[in-house]
Amino acid sequence: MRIDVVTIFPGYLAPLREALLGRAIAAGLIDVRVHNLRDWTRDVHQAVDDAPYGGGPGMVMRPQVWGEALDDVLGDEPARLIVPTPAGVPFTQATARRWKDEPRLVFACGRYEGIDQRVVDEYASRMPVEEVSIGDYVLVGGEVAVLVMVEAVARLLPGVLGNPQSAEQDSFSDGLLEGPAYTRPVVWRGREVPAVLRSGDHGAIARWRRDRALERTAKRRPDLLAALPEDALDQRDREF
Ligand SMILES: CN1CCC[C@H](Cn2ccc3ccc(-c4n[nH]c(N)c4C#N)cc32)C1
Repeated sequence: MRIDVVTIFPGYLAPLREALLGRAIAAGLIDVRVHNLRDWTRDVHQAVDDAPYGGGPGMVMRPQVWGEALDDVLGDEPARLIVPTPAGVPFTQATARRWKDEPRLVFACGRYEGIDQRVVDEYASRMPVEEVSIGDYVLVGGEVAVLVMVEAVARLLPGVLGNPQSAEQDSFSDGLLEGPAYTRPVVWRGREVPAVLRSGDHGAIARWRRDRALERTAKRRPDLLAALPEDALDQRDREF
């Protein structure tokens, strides 16, 4: 997969080159290119924003510079354009799973009050464009959202995670939150690891883990339980 990110703060994307993702990039599993939007400005001040039509607080990012940048970055290679925005469709694990099969993702990171809407409209007329949000809170720009989304997608790519089973057993992969995890020592500050996890009874362990996931999901995210398909829970599951 090729990933392009257009931003006025390229340094914000430096974490992509660290640790697991950095190793995947170095191994050629992912091709990540970060572009400075200001490289496409033509004025001495490298202006990328202007006052909003209709008034209101803040500034809006100008369409001209975004058009020249995206025309160049996109070239002729098919891609999906992703525009982070608090007004976007929620980004979920299902989104990450859908995007992992894309040959190329191009992320447009807005700042200020966002990007002139005509940029999205222009590119949506010729390619897949998605305006997405990573959560119901307001950030200062799109870069952090891109870090989140790129990590969520990249970890699903073959060879990126050391243990591919980890992605298959993700939180949300069965629609439930993950339950608690434990490791050595068996007792820590007087708190003991649940005996079932040390029993060697894999059936009992699987049941215990599902029960804890159901319990946690019912308590913290009842909306996820309600969204499960009818046949996803058996009678016993419904006791939580
Ligand atoms: C007060 N204004 C309101 C409009 C947005 C302004 C800041 N901003 C500019 C570009 C931009 C891109 C994404 C996000 C963002 N915020 N929260 C999320 N879940 C996001 C996502 N994905 C925020 C952004 C601040």
